[in-house]
Amino acid sequence: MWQRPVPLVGDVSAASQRAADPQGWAFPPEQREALYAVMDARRDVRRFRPDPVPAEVLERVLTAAHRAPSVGHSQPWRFVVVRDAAARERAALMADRERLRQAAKLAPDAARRLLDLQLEGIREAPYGVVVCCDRRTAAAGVLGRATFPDADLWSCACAIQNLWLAARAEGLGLGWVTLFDPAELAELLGLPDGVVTLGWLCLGWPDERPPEPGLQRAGWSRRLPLSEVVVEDRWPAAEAPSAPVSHLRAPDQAAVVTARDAADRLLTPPSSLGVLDRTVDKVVALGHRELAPGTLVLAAADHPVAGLGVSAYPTEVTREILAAAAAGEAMGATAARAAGLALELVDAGVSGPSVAGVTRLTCQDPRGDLAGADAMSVRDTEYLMAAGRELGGNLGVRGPVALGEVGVANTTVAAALAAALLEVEPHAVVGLGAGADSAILERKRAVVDEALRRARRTHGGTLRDPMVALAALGGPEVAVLAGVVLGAAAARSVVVLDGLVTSLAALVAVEIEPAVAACLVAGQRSRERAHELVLTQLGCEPLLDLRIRAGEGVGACLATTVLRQALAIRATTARVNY
Ligand SMILES: Cc1cc2ncn([C@H]3O[C@H](COP(=O)(O)O)[C@@H](O)[C@H]3O)c2cc1C
Ligand SMILES: O=C(O)c1cccnc1
Repeated sequence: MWQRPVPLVGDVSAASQRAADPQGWAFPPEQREALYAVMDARRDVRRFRPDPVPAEVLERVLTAAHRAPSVGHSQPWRFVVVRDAAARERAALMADRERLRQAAKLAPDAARRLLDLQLEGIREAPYGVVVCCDRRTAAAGVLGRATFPDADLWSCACAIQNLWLAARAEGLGLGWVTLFDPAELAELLGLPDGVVTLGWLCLGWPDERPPEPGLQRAGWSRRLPLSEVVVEDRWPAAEAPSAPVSHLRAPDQAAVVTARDAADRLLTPPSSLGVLDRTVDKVVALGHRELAPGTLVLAAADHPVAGLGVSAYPTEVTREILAAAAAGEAMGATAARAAGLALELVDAGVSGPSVAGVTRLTCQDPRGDLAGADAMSVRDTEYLMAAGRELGGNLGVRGPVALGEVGVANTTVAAALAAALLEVEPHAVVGLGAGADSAILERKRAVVDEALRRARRTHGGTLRDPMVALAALGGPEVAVLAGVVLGAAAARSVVVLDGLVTSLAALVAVEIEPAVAACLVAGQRSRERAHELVLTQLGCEPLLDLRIRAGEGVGACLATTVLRQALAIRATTARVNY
C-alpha cells in the first residue's frame, strides 16, 4: 500500500474517514444547541439604550457579517457605519416621512398598525449600519450571477443575517429598517451609482428583550408551522399536469458517493482526469468497473425532407452506406471494429430491397417531409421505439451500447426536433450537415422554420410531449435510437452518444424517463451547430472535441475506447493507504 498524499491546502479528510463517520463534521452538541438557541432568540429590536458599544464588540459582529457566503465569492457587501447624530436624525426623519406616505396607501386598520411601529431605533441606537451592495461588477463576470443576477443582493442579506445572529449572541439588539425611499437613503450616504442599500440596521444595547417576534406580538402575523413551508419534490398544484410516471431509477446516492470515494483513493490529485474522471465516476456508479466488449447500434433511414433540397447528397447514399456497413467497410463499421465493438445494423426505413445482415423495421403509415406533414404517425413512432427498446435491453446486458446513425438529410430533421424540444429559433440549430453550401443552408433554415410553424399549428401545446414532437419532426432512426437508449438504460448499460442525431435521440429518452441521464456518456462534441445545445440540455460534457462530422457512430466508437482505457487506469492505478 502507498501512503495517501495529504494535501497541504484544501480538504485533508480522506474518503474513508468520511464514509466511516458521515457526521464527523458536526460541532459538539452543546455548541450546536447554542447556535439554535441564538437563532431562536433573534429578534428585531426597536428600542435601544444610549450606552456605548465597545469598538471590539462592533468589530466582532462586523467580522461575522463579512464571513457570510457570497455569490462567486464576490463579497459585494459594504457596511456604512453611521455614528454621526445629525446623519441619524436625518435618516429618522426620512423614515418617519416614508411611514406616513406608506400609511396613506393602506386601509385604515393596517395604516394604524403601521403607524404604531416604532422607528425610534434610528435615533436611539448608537450605531446605524447601512448594508450596501456594490453592483458595479457586471453580473456575467461573477460565477453564479449570470443566471441569478440578484444573487449579489442575496449575499448581502446573508451578511445581515450573520451580523444579526452575532449581535444576538453578544447581547446586542438589531433592528432592520427598510421604510426608506432607497434613492433618498443612497443620497444621504453619498453612494455612487451602482451601489444600492438593503436598508438601515439599528445596532446597540437593547432597551427591550422581546421573547417573541414583535409583529406576532402585535397580532400582525404569526410564525407558520414548518409543514406549511416545506413541500416534497415539487410545488403542489391542484391542476398542474402530473409528471409522467417514471419506471427507471438512477443509481442511488450511495453508489454515486462510493464511486467518487474510490477515485479519491488513487495516487493522483483528486479529479486529475477532468471530464474523464467525472465520466468514469458515472460509469462506476452504474456498477461497471470495466467495460465488456459492447455494441455499436447503427440505425439508418431515408427522409422525405431530402426532397426539399436540404442535403448536399442524394437520398440513395443512405442505402449505399448501409450496404457498406453490412460489408464491414463503412466508416462506422471500421470504427466499431477498431474499438472492439460488435455492429448491430437497423434499417428503420431505407428504400429498396432489404440488405443482408440488417434488421429491418417497416412503418405502416405514410411519411411526411416535416414542412408539409408529420414525419411519421404516432403509431409507427411507438412501434419503432418499442423495437429499439427491446434491442437496447438485449444489447445493454452484454456491454456498453454506442449509438450511430446514417440518413441523408437527418441533420435537418435533427434541427427541427431540437428547435421544438429546446424551444429555440431555427438559426440556432441549423448546421452544415454533411457539407451544405450557403444555398442549402438557406433552404434548411426555411424548411425548419416552416416545419416548426406547421407542427405548432397542427399540434399546439402537445408538441412539448416528446413522442408528439418525435413523430411530427423526427425520423425513424431517431425513434429507434431513443428506444435503444431507454432499453439499454433499463439494463443499467452505459450508452455512448455520437453526434447531434444520436444525442437528440437520447434527449427524447430523457424527456420520457429522466433517470436515463445517469447512463449517458457524451462521446464527443461534433461540429454540427445544435449539438452543443443538446449536450448542455443533457447535462453531459463530451469526452472528445475533434470537429468530427462523420456520423455513423464514429465518434462514439472512439470515445468508447477512451472510456475503456480510463476505466482500466482507474482500476489499476495505485491506491493509497488511509
Ligand atoms: C458518404 C456519406 C457518409 C455518411 N455517413 C454519415 N453521414 C452523415 O451525414 C448525413 C447527414 O447530413 P445531411 O443532413 O447534410 O444529409 C447522415 O447520413 C449522417 O450520418 C454521411 C454522409 C455522407 C455523404
Ligand atoms: O452531428 C453529427 O455527428 C453529424 C454532423 C454532420 C453530418 N452527420 C452527422
